[in-house]
Amino acid sequence: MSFPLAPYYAVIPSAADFAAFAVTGKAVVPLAAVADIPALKAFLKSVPQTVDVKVDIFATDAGVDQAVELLNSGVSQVFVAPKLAAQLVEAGIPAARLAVEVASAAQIAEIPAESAIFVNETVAATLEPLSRLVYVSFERSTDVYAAVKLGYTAIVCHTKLTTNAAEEPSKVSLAAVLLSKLVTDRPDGLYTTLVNDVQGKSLGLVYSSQESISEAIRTGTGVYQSRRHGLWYKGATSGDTQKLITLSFDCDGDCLVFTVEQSGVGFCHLAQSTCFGNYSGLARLEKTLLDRKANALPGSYTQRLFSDEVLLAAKIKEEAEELTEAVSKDEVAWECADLIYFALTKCVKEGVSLADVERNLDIKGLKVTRRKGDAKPKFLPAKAEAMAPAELTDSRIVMKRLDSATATSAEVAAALQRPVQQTSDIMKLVQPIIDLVKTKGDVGILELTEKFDHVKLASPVLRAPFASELMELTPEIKSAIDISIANVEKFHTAQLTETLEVETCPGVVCSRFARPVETVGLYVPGGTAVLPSTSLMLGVPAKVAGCKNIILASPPRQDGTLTPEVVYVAHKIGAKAILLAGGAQAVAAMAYGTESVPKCDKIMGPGNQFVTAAKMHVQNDTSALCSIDMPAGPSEVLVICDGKADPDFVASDLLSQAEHGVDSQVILLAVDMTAEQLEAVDEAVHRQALVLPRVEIVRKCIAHSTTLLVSSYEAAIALSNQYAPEHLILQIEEAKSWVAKVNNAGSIFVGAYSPESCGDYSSGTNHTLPTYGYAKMYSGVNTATFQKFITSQDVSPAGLKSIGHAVMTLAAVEGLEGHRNAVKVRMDKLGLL
Ligand SMILES: NC(=O)c1ccc[n+]([C@@H]2O[C@H](COP(=O)([O-])OP(=O)(O)OC[C@H]3O[C@@H](n4cnc5c(N)ncnc54)[C@H](O)[C@@H]3O)[C@@H](O)[C@H]2O)c1
Ligand SMILES: N[C@H](CO)Cc1c[nH]c[nH+]1
Ligand SMILES: [Zn+2]
Repeated sequence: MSFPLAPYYAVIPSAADFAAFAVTGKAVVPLAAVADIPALKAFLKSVPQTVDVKVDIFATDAGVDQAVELLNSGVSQVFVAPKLAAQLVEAGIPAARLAVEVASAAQIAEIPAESAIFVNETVAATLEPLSRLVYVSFERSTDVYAAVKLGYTAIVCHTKLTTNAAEEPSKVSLAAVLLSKLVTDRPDGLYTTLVNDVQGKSLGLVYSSQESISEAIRTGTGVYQSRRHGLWYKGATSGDTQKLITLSFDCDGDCLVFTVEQSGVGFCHLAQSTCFGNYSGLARLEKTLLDRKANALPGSYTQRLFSDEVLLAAKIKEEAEELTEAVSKDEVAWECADLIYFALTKCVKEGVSLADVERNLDIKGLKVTRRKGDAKPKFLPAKAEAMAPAELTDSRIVMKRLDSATATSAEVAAALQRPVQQTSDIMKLVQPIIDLVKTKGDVGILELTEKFDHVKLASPVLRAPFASELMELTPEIKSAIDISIANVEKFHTAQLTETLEVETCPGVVCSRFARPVETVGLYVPGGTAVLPSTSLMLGVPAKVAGCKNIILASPPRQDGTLTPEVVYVAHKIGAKAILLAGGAQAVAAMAYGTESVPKCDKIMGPGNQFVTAAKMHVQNDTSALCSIDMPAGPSEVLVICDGKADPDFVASDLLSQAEHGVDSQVILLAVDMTAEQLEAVDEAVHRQALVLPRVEIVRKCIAHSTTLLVSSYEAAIALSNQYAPEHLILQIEEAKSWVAKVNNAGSIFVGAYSPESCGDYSSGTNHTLPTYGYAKMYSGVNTATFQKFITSQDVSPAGLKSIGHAVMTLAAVEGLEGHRNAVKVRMDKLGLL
């Protein structure tokens, strides 16, 4: 039960006055005491968060809007007249959030039972015992104690209250008010007292007397009654003092509750946080962080987080993203714990306590929603009705829209800007991972897999032949994979080139022929979704090219196994081994080799930013002697459609890439479309998105994606060439005729019946494609990705006669006599000089 008295602040008090009575945990402030609602909100910010503020708007002209605004600003209750109370209840505001001021006992019958009643002491004297909360304001009398004893909550002007009855005997004593509610059946007359911290965790059990309670209230600290040593000022000898926050008691008044802020080691004399053991969970984390903030060694990780804003911000974003992408119960719990660690580090850094956070949660929990259409019109001003469509739009999954005819070029460029990839920050995170794999090999990989994928493996590698039980599939899935492999194989086999032979001049024959890269490492992503299709998109061309050693890498599942589809594809393409690891550690293992992972000459495959950063790193490290296919990051699509396109088809293509990840981007270029046609696409996007299992990912991706209105097909193609999308979909009339104009794109999907999904799986083209605008200079994965080309020349005496003089002349120009001589000795012997 809370303190049975609330101070009434008819004028805004000094901070000291306010702090003195904050132990009641309550405050009533008349709106008239401040200029207006903004001023009141500013005052609320200055109030300790442990104080429950109620606002009296009875004598003002505030109406429904103002009352709702107050209730949504952290105010727990508003004191109102019966008429406004009825309007508020009609508008859907919970009656329990109202204290209704009545002038006579007769009026009470009309007030909802959940609402509190607010009366003056004269009316209170006429009341029957009531089974509801009654506030009694005492203006004249000081007979507060008797009223409190009857079960009323006293509202007393703060100037009439005291925390020190000995010095101010004419005022109402907080200690006496509290004592009037307490009972004890102990022979020594002491009150059993529970000491809690602000999170409600029990620190210990002690005893109080009238004297110790008065002292605690007077000093604002933890003061108790020791049965052996008399008054006990907690911390007087140990230094572990307590700040008294609030006083309350249990349901029948025989247990007093002190809520305190404990400093130092803790409450217990055994040097632990509480008499029931040390803190755990969030409270323990907060204590550790506070300790680190005060004492951590320079250079320690937590200290770095406190001092490096960029690192802390990056970690919070990273963990938040990982939490959004977590799927299993274990993953969600793990990722949420990570996020809370970094979030609380931020709080501690800024001096925000867990209690502050909890108070804010409570404030949010106090938010009310007023009823919309079904409230009586007289209670619903126009402004409230206007809220409805806005709320609807907020929850709608809709792309931003921009008209290129009216937008500035900067606005168009901003719309086409991909979500920023913070490469330098990521590089900083990836470097230690690479170093660990280089120095600790297999052990390093296992450690990192445990850390990032939360799986403890005995060995990081599966070797061929792979056990059949690891690739058990339904006939339907097997057949789907077989069809896809066959088509991808057909298209990539067709890309094999014959040896090229050209006689450039008489007797000089030049040729060029392909040879496979001997050992290739194929990265198959497995973070937010396992993508077995990527294993075939990489594995089949590697097999077609004739690579001798094919190594696949993919993060293991929670049970330590790999998805059977990936193992099946590995088996079909003749992979030598599968590395059960993901992220930068998998790339490092394949680039440098470990005891069980063969060193690869080239690493292919898409992945998240850690994978991409690691690929960029190893290709620049000459000691790795390892190349990569291309930077392939978050998937993206650009769709060009016109008024004839089917809105459902257009929406489905946008969503199929939006579901890949929150960092994916989808762009729609709408050629000369009407507002109705655009709305049909928006409606289809929203409708289709809502039923997708990955709707939350889609929602975030669509939030940074745009529909751009353009006036012509030429303009659309020009913008697309500038954007250089990974996937370009043409849902326009005569789609085929526009392909010739496309200069930059990873892969093109022509016409209404070529959804991007076909290229992702089964048509035969490769789905590992350049993203982020790299389609301007890179090709997608193809057979040549797994080959290098060797040239040769065969020069006969006749050929030497043809080009010998030219070679000698150019060698002389470069001052390279040795070069000139290699031709001269031969021409001499042939008698050609
Ligand atoms: N461009 C293409 O052709 C193409 C094709 C398929 C997929 N993709 C893209 O590939 C990406 C796949 O990403 P993903 O995350 O799902 O899988 P992923 O396999 O690329 O990454 C998962 C791995 O990242 C590592 N990791 C996770 N958090 C980490 C951290 N905090 N620090 C260090 N390492 C960490 C873990 O080891 C984990 O195994 C998506 O963005 C998708 O759009 C692109
Ligand atoms: N669209 C992705 C690459 O751009 C590939 C993929 C795999 N599975 C589904 N889609
Ligand atoms: Zn896809």
